[in-house]
Amino acid sequence: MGMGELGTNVGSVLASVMVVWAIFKDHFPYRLSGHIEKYIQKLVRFVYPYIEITFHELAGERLKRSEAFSAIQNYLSTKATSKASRFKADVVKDIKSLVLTMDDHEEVPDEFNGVKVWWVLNKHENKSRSISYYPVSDEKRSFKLSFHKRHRELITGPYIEHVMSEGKAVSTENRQRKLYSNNPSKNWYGWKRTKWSHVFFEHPSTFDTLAMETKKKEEIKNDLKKFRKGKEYYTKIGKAWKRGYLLYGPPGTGKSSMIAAIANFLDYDVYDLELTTVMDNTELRNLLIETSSKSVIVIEDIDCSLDLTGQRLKKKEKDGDEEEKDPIKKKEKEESENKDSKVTLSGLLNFIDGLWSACGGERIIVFTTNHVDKLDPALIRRGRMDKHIEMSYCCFEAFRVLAKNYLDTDSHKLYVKIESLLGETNMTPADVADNLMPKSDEEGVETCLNNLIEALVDAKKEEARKKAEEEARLKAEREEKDKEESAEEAVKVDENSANSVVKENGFHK
Ligand SMILES: Nc1ncnc2c1ncn2[C@@H]1O[C@H](COP(=O)(O)OP(=O)(O)OP(=O)(O)O)[C@@H](O)[C@H]1O
Ligand SMILES: [Mg+2]
Repeated sequence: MGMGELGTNVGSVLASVMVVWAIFKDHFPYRLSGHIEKYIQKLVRFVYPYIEITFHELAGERLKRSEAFSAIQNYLSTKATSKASRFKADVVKDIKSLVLTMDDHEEVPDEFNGVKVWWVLNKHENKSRSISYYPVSDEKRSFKLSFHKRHRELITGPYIEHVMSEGKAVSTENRQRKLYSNNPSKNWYGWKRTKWSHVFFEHPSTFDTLAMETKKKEEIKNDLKKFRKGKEYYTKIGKAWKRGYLLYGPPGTGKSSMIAAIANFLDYDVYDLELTTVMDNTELRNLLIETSSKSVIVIEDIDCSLDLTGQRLKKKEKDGDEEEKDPIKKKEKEESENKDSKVTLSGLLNFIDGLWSACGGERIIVFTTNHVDKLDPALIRRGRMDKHIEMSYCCFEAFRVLAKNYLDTDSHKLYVKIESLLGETNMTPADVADNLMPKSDEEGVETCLNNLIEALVDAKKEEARKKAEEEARLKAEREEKDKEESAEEAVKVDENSANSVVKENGFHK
């Protein structure tokens, strides 16, 4: 007999006893009835010595899915397979693995240090339909855990801890990683509320496919490994468990590829935060609070997405006057201003410093930019962005990685020439990769390498031409300036001599 049946039988007997007692209670003298009540309660505890704990699926003010519920569900999915008889199947990770979860009201027994416990998944209709901004299903689900009261301490302490940690481990194993982005969505009642939407994250970039110096790659990988294992360390030093990376370099040098490689290496989710669509600091905070731990939070092109320089303010001041007079233009202007993001640098800095992100931890924050020199020093000082990584033009070592990926070759007689050309020319890994790619099925390794050499030679010529052009322009500017200066000089000389004539004249008068 399972706990469920036992519970139901004993429960109905006890319910009858209580009903009978309630009817006859008033016929007993007060003191006697007090005694009898005490004995009945003792009897209840004796006949039904079980404790029940309920874990609801939705918890908290916002009725967010409770982490405990998910962990229990995952934990039981491993137990249910062997012990329960009715399952529900969920397919995760491209049908390769099947996760079985217990069916509603199915009872799953479990054992811990020789102590038996019973789990049941209960479902109730949600009768009180409250109005909420958050989607609430009409069903409330909860797990009920029953065990003998003798084992209260063992079960409420070590056993629950065991269930939570096992459950979380299962979920990371089975989890299909996600790429979240904050798309502004207008819902039916016209309120704009950005929230995260996600697709499955399946970017193929890894540290193996990433073209950069091996030494630099290893350094980053070691840094990430240290971070992943750093829970105790971060607790010890009293800092939120997070790490900031600043990736900078020209377009096409692999900043986005590096982010994907980091996420793949750590097996984390990615949150791609588009700051320009975030209305204000409050919304930023809400978005960030909703990110889960074990994630990479990415803000690309930070210099473009945040008004760090005050440029926008100046622009508004400049074209303000004429628009003020025209009511239609004024309204349009107000509307566009409302659309502007009001996220401030200090709002972002607060977040980075962990005021709002202290919940949970284990987050990597990555900023990317093409112009590191344009960033506010407050944003990139050490401690905020722990590691600055420069992604630069393709070096020979990086080329070798690309050649291995694209052409499956480790060496070739043309490598020597390519090495010297790469030393003299700046070409991004994106361009090198593009030139290496066979244009048709007939193109073999040698043709592809020759294509690259041709492109490098062209790039070198182009660079030389631009350099000559720039030099000529500077020379012309210098000459122009010299001319102006000597003209000014001539005017001054004229004026001086004129003055002295006046003085002389005056003196003579
Ligand atoms: N270091 C690299 N290693 C491997 N592939 C690279 C590298 N850099 C660029 N690529 C290739 O070039 C393409 C563009 O690179 P990516 O998007 O990572 O550049 P980015 O630095 O993020 O550029 P942007 O500044 O324009 O966002 C990638 O799809 C990738 O195939
Ligand atoms: Mg990019």
